[in-house]
Amino acid sequence: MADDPEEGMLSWDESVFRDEHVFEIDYVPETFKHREGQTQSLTYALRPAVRGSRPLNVMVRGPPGTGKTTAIQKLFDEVGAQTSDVRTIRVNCQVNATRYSVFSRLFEGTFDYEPPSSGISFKKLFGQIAEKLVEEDKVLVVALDDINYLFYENEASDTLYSLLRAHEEYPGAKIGVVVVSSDPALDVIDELDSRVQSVFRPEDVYFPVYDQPEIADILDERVKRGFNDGVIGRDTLEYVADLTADSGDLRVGIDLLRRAGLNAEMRASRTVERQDVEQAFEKSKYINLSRSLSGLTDTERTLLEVIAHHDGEQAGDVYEAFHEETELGYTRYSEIVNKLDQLGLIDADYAEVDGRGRSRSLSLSYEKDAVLERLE
Ligand SMILES: Nc1ncnc2c1ncn2[C@@H]1O[C@H](COP(=O)(O)OP(=O)(O)OP(=O)(O)O)[C@@H](O)[C@H]1O
Repeated sequence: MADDPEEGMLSWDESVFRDEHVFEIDYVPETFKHREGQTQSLTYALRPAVRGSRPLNVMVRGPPGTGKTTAIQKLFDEVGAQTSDVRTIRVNCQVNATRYSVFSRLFEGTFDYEPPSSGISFKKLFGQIAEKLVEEDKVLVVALDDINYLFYENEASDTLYSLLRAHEEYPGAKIGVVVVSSDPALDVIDELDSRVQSVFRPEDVYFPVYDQPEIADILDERVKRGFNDGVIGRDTLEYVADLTADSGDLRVGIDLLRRAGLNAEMRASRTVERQDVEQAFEKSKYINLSRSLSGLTDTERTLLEVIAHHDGEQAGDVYEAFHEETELGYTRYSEIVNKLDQLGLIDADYAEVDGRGRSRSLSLSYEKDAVLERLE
């Protein structure tokens, strides 16, 4: 069959993938390498909860895509397997960015149904969660994942304050908090009100970026589970790891593998080659941008679009264009500028302006077309 031109070609009902699901964002990996120290620290902090006492609070920090969420998911699964006396709830603060919304999520995690949509007061919401906890004599462990989003909305101190002082209002309520921040520029403790600082002394667990060999090792495992044998060679995998190591975000590597696989299939090839990876990288490198954009409100998206069309201009001039579209005032505008800056979507740098003193100029952190394309 050596001279069969069809040999090596993928037919329409074949796939390079053994299990495409392992490249999806909600996939929890079976093995979790290179995070032994962090996993141990987290386990140690939660151990008292398994014995029925209040656990140690923890602050988890590290750049995006370094395994923080996965570590917590795995830990919560393990706690769940050991005892039913601990209730673990992970709140995604990118989605639940206010105290009320965080507690709605806690209500849902407690009762298995959503709180009434007609709206009940925060006090009632909180009361029902805490009373149920005391009644069942359970320990509650709350993970506030991506807590940086609560800071951007100025809701972090109130939320933590309520959780940390719950036992004063509801004697017997045992709550531990794991806060997770993926914003390296945010000093969590420093940014909290002093009333919270005085009761929040968490254990610190840091997740550094993975280096190239670690990335290659972790991705190799995904490749084995996700692709059929021999689909991707070692050199190509090393290349994926090189590209991933530039940002250090493992999500880029996982997305690259999936897209490169799809590119290979598009060529009807049985193997993933360097060209498939190169082509995939044009999209995968923006995965963090897409994630940040998905959490923005309509108004925030509008401002980003306005900035894209006025890239590099002074804040005052950008405001005029923004105001024309939304009729919103300067205070709200400034708040959104700060949030976009904190999210790393724009750079808002102070610069001397002739005769006008210091003013901020606003510019996009990503290429204009990449941003506009994803805002559509
Ligand atoms: N050690 C590891 N082994 C296997 N997969 C991993 C490992 N670390 C991270 N991942 C994978 O990388 C992706 C990103 O991980 P995760 O969501 O845990 O990162 P994160 O630090 O919480 O990111 P962010 O701060 O952006 O929320 C996930 O798909 C996860 O399965």
